[in-house]
Amino acid sequence: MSDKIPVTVLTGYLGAGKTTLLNRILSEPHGQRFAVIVNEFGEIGIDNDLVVGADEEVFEMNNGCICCTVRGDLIRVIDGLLRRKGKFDAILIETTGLADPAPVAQTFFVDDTVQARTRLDAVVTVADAKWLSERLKDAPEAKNQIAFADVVLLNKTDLVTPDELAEVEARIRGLNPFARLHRTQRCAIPLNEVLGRGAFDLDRILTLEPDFLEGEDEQDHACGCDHDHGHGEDCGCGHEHGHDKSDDKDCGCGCSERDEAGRIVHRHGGLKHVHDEEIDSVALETEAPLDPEKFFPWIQNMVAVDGPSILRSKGILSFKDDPDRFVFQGVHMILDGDHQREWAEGERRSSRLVFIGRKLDRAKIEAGFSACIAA
Ligand SMILES: Nc1nc2c(ncn2[C@@H]2O[C@H](COP(=O)(O)OP(=O)(O)OP(=O)(O)O)[C@@H](O)[C@H]2O)c(=O)[nH]1
Repeated sequence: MSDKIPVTVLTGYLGAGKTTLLNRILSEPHGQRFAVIVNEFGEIGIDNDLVVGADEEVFEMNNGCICCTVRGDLIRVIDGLLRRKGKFDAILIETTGLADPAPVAQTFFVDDTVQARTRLDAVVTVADAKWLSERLKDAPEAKNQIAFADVVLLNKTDLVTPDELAEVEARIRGLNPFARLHRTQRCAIPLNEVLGRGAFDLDRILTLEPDFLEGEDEQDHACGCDHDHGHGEDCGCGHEHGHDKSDDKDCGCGCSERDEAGRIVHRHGGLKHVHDEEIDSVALETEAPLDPEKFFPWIQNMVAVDGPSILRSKGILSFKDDPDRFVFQGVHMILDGDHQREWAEGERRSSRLVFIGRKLDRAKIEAGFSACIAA
């Protein structure tokens, strides 16, 4: 048991502060070497570029939710890591904000190789004090992330009043009375509260998910194919892979049952979970430098008007006559941004921006972004 590699799963809804926590962990003088796996929603990876730490290797898994379609990829990435034993002491996995942690955790119990060599130390959920109560009303993932947590960081306490904080804390306690709960700003927390906890409690999870230890029935896919569906793989089974919902609301894992709200019910290895299939992403990229005088008014106006439906926006921007990369962050209508570092010699200078939300008007967003290109 003791020589198994500990794995910490960082989860939490879109924009709650997972990357902030990950960077805090990597920046502390902990003397440990981590392998970091980042899974993102949206077809271009941004988080990979926002993770600090020169010593860590970051494995990026884009466009597909780690809890279903790219779970096979997760096993492959971990398998690959295990073959290079000695290079790291622990694994950190940052899931997308839309992931259900149950199937991710299940990976560490039902895959033989992974189970023999790793141990799930804890599921750490970052909760956004400002937006969690809203999301608990309309996002099943947000609820599951809280219910499944061993440790909860109730983050962004600076954005709410003491009464609001007490209320959201009570909601969390109602969903999960067992997790250790910490109130944080910018995920400031001693590392020993999130790492090396040995907190994952299989018995508790089995009361929540009685079928947790059932393996994936690979023949269970509606299309009848018998393999994991990685993004972009054309297996010839005739349906969409990954969460590209351009012409199909099906996430591609083959599950087709729907709940009363019309959401697809996923059944993987005995686990049942739903995703909000209405959530989509729009990714933008250009090598032409942007004009900050155009970009900031455009984005501010857009989130002011469409903020409720834009759950998350983020990007790395190249402004005209600016030697620095600019990191832009948005959660609903709350925007944040800063210069990150100079563009390196020979580095491809491009602006990449992603919007995640409901009913996004792709054409309008693309046109607005194009109009921000500097003359
Ligand atoms: N006001 C405030 N902002 C915070 C706090 N913690 C994080 N943020 C900001 O919230 C935004 C989102 O933080 P991230 O750490 O990128 O969130 P995330 O959960 O990784 O986001 P996704 O991966 O897109 O789901 C960033 O602009 C952070 O700077 C906090 O305690 N207070």
